[in-house]
Amino acid sequence: MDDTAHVPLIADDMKLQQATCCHRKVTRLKLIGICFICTLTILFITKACITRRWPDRTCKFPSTNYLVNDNRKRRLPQSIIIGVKKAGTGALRHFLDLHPDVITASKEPNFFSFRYENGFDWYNKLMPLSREGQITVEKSSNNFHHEQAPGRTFEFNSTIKLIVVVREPVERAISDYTQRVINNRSRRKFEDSVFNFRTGEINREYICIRPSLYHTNLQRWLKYFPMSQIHIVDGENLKSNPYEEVYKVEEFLGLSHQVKREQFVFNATKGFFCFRTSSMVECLRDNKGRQHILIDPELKDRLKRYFRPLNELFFRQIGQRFDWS
Ligand SMILES: Nc1ncnc2c1ncn2[C@@H]1O[C@H](COP(=O)(O)OS(=O)(=O)O)[C@@H](OP(=O)(O)O)[C@H]1O
Repeated sequence: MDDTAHVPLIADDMKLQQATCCHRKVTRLKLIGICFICTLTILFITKACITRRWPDRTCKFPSTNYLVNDNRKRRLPQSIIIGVKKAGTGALRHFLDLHPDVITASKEPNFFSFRYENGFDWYNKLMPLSREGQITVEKSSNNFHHEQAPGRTFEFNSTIKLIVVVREPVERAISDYTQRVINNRSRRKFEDSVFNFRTGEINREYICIRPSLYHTNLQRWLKYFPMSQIHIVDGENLKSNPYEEVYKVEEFLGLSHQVKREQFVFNATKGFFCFRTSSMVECLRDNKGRQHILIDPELKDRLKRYFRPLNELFFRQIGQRFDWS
């Protein structure tokens, strides 16, 4: 037999083997890739479930109702944290969520203030899925100082429970201003906006001042709602003793006391309390508790003097005092 006849055959064989080997390598790489993507997806879903941010906090631990179809539905709120912006409304919302009979909306609708035209269907879609008997709470911190919000809220539900978090009004205003500067929403300096340049008086309509006029703003709500339907939260105490303030809100909402003192964990690095869910300790994002922009101390003093009598009016109005000296 002629040996040379085998040469192309062997060469073909080797090519075939190389191709098969190459094909196997590609298949293996594809498999590794798919496994990698699957693992990442599983990790993402698990983390999202644990942090209860997706989907609609369907995985609320430790209750057994992590299945969507357990007769839960979106319900309009029975209680609203109506403000005050930058006084601790975000912290309170998260803390209330620790209660098994409370579920809070993760997005801030500001429906009765700025989004009323969107209609109730839109509003309802922002509400979380809740079990029967669970109280839906949403926070809309622009409602408090909005002209039409009280009347609209009353029309929606005249027995709704309203929660207002307050804090020393000048610090609140500076916190508001700091946030506006960081979000590029303030072109003018605080010092230039806080006074009416014609009269030299404090500019009560300045967006960073208006929410701090607690007495005037609350007066508008009191035209519709009795004080018994409005609960005032001490924002300073919420920072230093969150358990105490949450306890009072539980009472106001007619809930049993289920949030435990041990669920609040002080984080020395942040300088704030974080909170323990059944699976982990969560803290508020870094946009809370930022360093404030420095304001001229003389101007600050003048503002504090301006607010002193207004604070007194507010204390009389609510029948409660805070140490804002
Ligand atoms: N536990 C905890 N963690 C972080 N931050 C806390 C907490 N408790 C209260 N605060 C105070 O909340 C202030 C922000 O208020 P709001 O959540 O109402 O702000 S916002 O209107 O929703 O933007 C924020 O104000 P600034 O310190 O001025 O940023 C905080 O002081």
